[in-house]
Amino acid sequence: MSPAISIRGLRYRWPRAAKPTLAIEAWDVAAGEAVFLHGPSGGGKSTLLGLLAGVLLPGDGRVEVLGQDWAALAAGRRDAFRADHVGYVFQQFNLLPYLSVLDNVRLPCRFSARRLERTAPGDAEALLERVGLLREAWARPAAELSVGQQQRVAAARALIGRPELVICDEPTSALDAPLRDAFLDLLLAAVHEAGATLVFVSHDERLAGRFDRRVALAELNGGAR
Ligand SMILES: Nc1ncnc2c1ncn2[C@@H]1O[C@H](COP(=O)(O)OP(=O)(O)OP(=O)(O)O)[C@@H](O)[C@H]1O
Repeated sequence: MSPAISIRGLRYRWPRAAKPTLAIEAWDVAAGEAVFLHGPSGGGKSTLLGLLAGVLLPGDGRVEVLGQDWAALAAGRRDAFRADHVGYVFQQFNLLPYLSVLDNVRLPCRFSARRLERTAPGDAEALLERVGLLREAWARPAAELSVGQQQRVAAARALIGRPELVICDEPTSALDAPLRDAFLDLLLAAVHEAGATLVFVSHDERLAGRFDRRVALAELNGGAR
């Protein structure tokens, strides 16, 4: 089976940066694999996630997701491919504050016919139950939720319509240990059930044992030092 992620000869340099932030010769992630990615602050983890999600394009080299080279798509097609195939949990969750919890979870289906097709009635509710968000909160605007609750909504939103790739950027950093462990249980089970590939960035190396593979960005990022 072809890998879910394939990187070759990647160079990425932010404007005005003296040297490339990322220089990765080769990295593959198999379909269905759950990868824990860690590294020091400022090392380029979020930059790499931006490249994996096709939000950033490499200066050199190739980043392919599900066999698709992001750079080969025009901007509009890139947005559509991302909406169809990539679920993303941002560091700050990026929920729409005035929309209800349920509408936030359903949001990707508004931007992706594919994710809508892959969603049955009741899926948003089932995901919220799965991530442990109490039913009383479902009709409330996202702005009224606690950080832990927002995180659960963000995870349900990333998973709706079963995207093949799920990317999480430090989603547990604001949580205490019991909530963090419970969240990880739910996320890993849901991703596994959907057969999705997961790239999970965290500083917290205690979580690494829960994943199929642990990767230090510095090991990949040979050319940038
Ligand atoms: N929008 C941007 N414009 C210019 N430089 C940027 C931008 N975003 C990140 N950088 C630079 O890229 C480098 C890597 O940053 P990045 O956010 O990818 O690291 P990180 O490993 O995710 O850090 P953290 O763990 O603190 O979130 C840093 O030197 C940072 O200053």
